[in-house]
Amino acid sequence: MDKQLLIFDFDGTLIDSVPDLADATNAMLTTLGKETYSLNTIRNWVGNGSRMLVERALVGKIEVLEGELTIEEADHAEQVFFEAYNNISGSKTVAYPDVDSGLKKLKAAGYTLALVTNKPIRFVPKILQTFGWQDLFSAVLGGDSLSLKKPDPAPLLHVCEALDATPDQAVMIGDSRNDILAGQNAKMDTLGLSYGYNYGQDIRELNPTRAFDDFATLVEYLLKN
Ligand SMILES: O=C(O)COP(=O)(O)O
Ligand SMILES: [Mg+2]
Repeated sequence: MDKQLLIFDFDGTLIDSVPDLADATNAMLTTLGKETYSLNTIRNWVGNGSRMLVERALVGKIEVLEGELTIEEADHAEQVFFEAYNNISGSKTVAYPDVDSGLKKLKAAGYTLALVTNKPIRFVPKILQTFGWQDLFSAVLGGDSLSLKKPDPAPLLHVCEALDATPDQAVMIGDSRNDILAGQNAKMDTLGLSYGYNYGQDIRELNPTRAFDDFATLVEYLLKN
């Protein structure tokens, strides 16, 4: 592909982190004396960062209405979640097939790689280390690195500027509407992956520039075009 900068999403794109996120969510709910949920339910709550995941879990649904939770209640639950997720140590988090070799091939082909996730930045370095990816990405931003997160284009534009690329020279690659919308808002091409977490919706409905059903096909496309 005639681009120089590949901006990757993390959860649902490179790694399947939902088993650990679900365990941490349920540990938090148990600590707070609330009912727990299945992994399939929790999967549909991931995508807008941990604060949103925690709030959705507290009300037991994707839409959190104004006034349903107090800030104190949500702040406390978020702290309990952070502690639980930190303790879980990423033991159930795996890389999707062909991601490790694919990232290395793309880097070797001369692409600059960046990571923009909505996950709080404090959890990112350890996971990168687990997979030996700590030197792959030229820039890494978490959901709380800036005041705005995906679907806002701010983190994508920030990375472009930091790495001396125009949005036209960059492409956003992700599994969720937040990635595709952030890319479209930044006036970038977008590549969607269908296997991650997108609130149960087909990523193709967001009209990415192209969509792929597995990482190996995405890599092949990027190396050929
Ligand atoms: O933590 C989340 O909610 C999603 O993270 P992601 O942006 O890497 O998919
Ligand atoms: Mg994602």
